[in-house]
Amino acid sequence: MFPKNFKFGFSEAGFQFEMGVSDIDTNTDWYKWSHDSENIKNHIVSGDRPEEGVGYWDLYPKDHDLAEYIGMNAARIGIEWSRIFPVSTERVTVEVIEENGDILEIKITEKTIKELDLLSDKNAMQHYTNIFNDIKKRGWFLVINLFHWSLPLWINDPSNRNSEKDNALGNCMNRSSVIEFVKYAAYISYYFGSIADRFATMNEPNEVFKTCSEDKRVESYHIRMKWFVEAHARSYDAMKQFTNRQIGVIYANGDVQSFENKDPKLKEEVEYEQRYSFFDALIHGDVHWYVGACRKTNHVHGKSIRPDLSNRIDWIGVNYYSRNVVKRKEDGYENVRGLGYDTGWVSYEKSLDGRSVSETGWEIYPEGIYNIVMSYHKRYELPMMITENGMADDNDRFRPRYLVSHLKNLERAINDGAKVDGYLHWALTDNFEWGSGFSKKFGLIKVDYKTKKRYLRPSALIMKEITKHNGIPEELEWLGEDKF
Ligand SMILES: C[C@H]1O[C@@H](Oc2ccc([N+](=O)[O-])cc2)[C@H](O)[C@@H](O)[C@H]1O
Repeated sequence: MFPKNFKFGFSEAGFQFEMGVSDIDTNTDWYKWSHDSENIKNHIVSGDRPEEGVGYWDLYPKDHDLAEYIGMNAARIGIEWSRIFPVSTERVTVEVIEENGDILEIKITEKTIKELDLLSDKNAMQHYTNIFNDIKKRGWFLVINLFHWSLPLWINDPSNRNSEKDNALGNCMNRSSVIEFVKYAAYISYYFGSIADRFATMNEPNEVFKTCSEDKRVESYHIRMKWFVEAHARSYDAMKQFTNRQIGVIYANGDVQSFENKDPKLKEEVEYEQRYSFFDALIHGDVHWYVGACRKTNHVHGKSIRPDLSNRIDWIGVNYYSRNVVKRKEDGYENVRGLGYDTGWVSYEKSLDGRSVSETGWEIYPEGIYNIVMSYHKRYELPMMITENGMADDNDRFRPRYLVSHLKNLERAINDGAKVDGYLHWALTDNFEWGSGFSKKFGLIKVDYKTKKRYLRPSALIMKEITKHNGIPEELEWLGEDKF
């Protein structure tokens, strides 16, 4: 059984779900990126058109009805920055306090909000209000997320990018986008500060700064990470002026393991790089990673050197899909091909370890959700929510077992002390899976993209049983017992 008041729900991102019926938003880098003929020719994107998507913008009442039928009572909704501010906010001036290239403070006042008001799209604000009201009228828990990869074109125009060097996500932060992001975050918290139950400033910044480094050197990784750390910390401060809700970050996680568990030191190093470096900065002000990166210091690991960053996380959103198995190479480390996230995108073939693999080529590894949640708990003891977990599986061949086995492992972590108060599945319906377009089907609910009709997959009914029992009913336990 899960604790009383445990929340079951779904996660959603604006760009992946909203378009499909009306109100096409052509104003993002991802819209342009996904239509770019060179990208399509070079198979960087699928050629599928997000404007032919599932149409949550119009069909949200229907989707909420279906989620309610499944027994869900929580939702994480991503707001599209480009819809709120289709034009640049740069003309709204704010005071920025800086030292040695670090942004220590961005002053947002009521006057700033008034000036932003003149630039925001009131129809979009009203439309998001309608979506949130529909969620709240059902008595659900609402998590609002501000950044899920897509950016307004006035912040990032992909035509200015060198796609040979940088062919995945184009949305890196820099000094000026940090400042604009903080204005947007403050504005959202001003208007939605009491309707939301919890805020996240960003989804998986680590997937962004991982892919957008100009080179793969650790210095470059850290310099990119610094902008996201500052974007969050400065937004946190600005938002707290207008809301008393918890503010956190949603992070991408792999359960890090060294190949055949032979190199525990490497596991520790990679966990630090991939997970703790970001959170240590925002929880303890520990920017140990600056050494050799942005500047040289004689910093001692564990000692706060940036108090302006510490205590800026109230909760952690955990996205979990698979593991990362690593081994050393001459200059650093690499993923072991055939395991975890790196099986080579072979749908339904077995991983090197004999485990099943999803349609995105991600090995199914349910123990990982336990390991990740416990690792966060032991290091930070903060509240957590599972903000993404699920698999691409059009025929629902493995999803019922995936659901039960991951939830069993989550239940075990909660029994061992982890403070996780909700599970938000990715995804309620099929959607636009970035470069892969519509080909990867993550939905508990299948969508016919032509008619926009929704069809329950069997795993939606498994989920209904689980929510009804607030845990895995005895009759379904067997689904979690197999090794995948
Ligand atoms: C399916 C969802 O995936 C999320 O993104 C990722 C990307 C990469 C990894 N990984 O560790 O390799 C995990 C999750 C994303 O947040 C969401 O939008 C979906 O696309």
